[in-house]
Amino acid sequence: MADVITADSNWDPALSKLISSLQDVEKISSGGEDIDFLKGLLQSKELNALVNVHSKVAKICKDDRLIPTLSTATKIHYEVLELLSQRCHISPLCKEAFHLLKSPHLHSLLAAHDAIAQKDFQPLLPEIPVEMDEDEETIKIVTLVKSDEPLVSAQSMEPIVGATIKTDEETGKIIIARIMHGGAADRSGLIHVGDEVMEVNGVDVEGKTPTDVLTILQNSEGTITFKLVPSDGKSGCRESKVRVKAHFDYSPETDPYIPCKEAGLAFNRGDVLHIVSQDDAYWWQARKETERSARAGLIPSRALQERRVIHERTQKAQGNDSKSTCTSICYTPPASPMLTSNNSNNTSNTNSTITCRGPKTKKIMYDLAENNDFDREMIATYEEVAKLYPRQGVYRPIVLIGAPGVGRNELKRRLMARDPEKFRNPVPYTTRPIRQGEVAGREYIFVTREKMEADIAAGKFIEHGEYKGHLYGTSGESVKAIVNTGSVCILSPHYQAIKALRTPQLKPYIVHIKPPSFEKLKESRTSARAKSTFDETNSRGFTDEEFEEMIKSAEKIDFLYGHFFDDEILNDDLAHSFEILVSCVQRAEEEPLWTPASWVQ
Ligand SMILES: Nc1ncnc2c1ncn2[C@@H]1O[C@H](COP(=O)(O)OP(=O)(O)OP(=O)(O)O)[C@@H](O)[C@H]1O
Repeated sequence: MADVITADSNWDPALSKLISSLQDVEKISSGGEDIDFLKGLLQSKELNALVNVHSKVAKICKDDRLIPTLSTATKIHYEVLELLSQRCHISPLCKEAFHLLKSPHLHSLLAAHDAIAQKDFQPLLPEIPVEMDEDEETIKIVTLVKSDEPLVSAQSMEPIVGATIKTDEETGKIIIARIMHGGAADRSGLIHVGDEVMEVNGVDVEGKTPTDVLTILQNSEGTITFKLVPSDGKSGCRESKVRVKAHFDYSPETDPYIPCKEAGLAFNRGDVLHIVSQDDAYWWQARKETERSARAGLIPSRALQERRVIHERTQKAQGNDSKSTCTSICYTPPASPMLTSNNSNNTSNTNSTITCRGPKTKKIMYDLAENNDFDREMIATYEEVAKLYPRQGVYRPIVLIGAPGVGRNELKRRLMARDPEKFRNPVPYTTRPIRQGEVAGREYIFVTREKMEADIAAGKFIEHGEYKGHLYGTSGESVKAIVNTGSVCILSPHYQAIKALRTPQLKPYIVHIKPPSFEKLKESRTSARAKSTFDETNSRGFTDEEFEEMIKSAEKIDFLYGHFFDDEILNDDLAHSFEILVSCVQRAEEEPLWTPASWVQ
């Protein structure tokens, strides 16, 4: 048989050699079951095919030409695009190169290149079926290299091998409780949740506690060998592709509930997290999107975070203001919607009338009902996100949100003045009669009260209000109409309009215009002789109380809606704020950005 094999040029030479040696062994020993088994295995076509594949891969890997020179092609792509965008008007070649490089196909190709270069792939191979004697207990011997990460506390072996252990309540045995994605245990692929630990570095752990095991681990050097009994239903835990945007700050250091602080992942509101495992109902495993090669850490699941916030609010409502553990909420909403949500007659929040003062176009009293859906959103946890790629000629509406008087309309006016063809404001609707000199569809779209009321009831308006007996409002259709003509729709609605605007149809890019400190606010507005929008006649400057009100409003907006903002601009120096706004608009036009997953088809 060996001769037949070696004559076959496809047969791996190393395998042929092994078979020959086996035949030599057979000559001097009496053979037996083991030798027959080995012979069968080494002569199987499947093993030969596998060894061939391995040799080819190993050979290719040695080829220097195939090693990626960089793994950040997408970043460089953006930098080149940015450089080219500033030169498009100078050279037609630059313009052509810019449009070629802007193609989403090229971007996807480079993103795929980077993923491969960063080895961001985990092939999921099906379990190899193993025929096993049911009565026979299989034991795994797994050797891991001990990590050099310093131990922060003596509570867990997680930093040493990337896994946590616990005592099984029923059997009293030490079992693997959790495997951290990207840690040594995970990378080995040989240790699974539920595996029973029999020995660590040759020491029998029966009857020992997790702390005893930890001591053994701490005292060992170099490598650590586990003797394990595999769990029955090995968790073939698949890495999920889910990305979420965190809507709150989290620090495992200050979280008393986390099972292992060292295994936790700290993050800030707005961070995009890759959820790699949701196997545990309370503790998910995640990695920051910006730190793709780091090991995963524990974060509270959505359910756990919601419970925690409800618990904290209940404590507060009962006057037992326990120290906040991990959220950094500084603004206290008037009432907890979660605690009052069963009370459907609770009208205290509804029909709040926001009076807008100032010049003609602003004389609208928005009569927005605080939406129940938003009440649910008040417990801000995670929002599933996906990257939205820019489409040539289809621009996302730019929405400027901010405290009354902060400067949203001023920035909007400047943008429209800079390129009136490109930036357009939707024409509002009204039920008031048309005046002399006005053209229907230019100043306003004039409709009957019945029609407008029906459309408001049907949710067609982003915002609406009543002033001197007439209805005014902006419809979602008008925004879409501008987007469809290839212009950039620019809006500066009341902040409560965010809910109506943030839809998969409109896909707005929301910028929070924030006031600077009181001193800077007063100084900049006074030196520019800014006119107060709190004054009906718009004929005086802002008062100190109005500046204070502006700052308070901004804090409230940030607390309620901060997680929905794509950008924020501190409106101190007007010229500088305008420059930042222009770069925000450019970003929304050109970069793939994280948006709610439902916006990406
Ligand atoms: N950074 C700034 N420095 C100086 N003055 C400013 C600045 N930003 C805005 N202003 C001035 O402040 C006044 C109010 O601005 P604007 O009308 O844009 O406010 P607004 O946010 O639209 O307010 P409202 O929502 O009440 O209509 C205007 O006179 C504007 O020119």
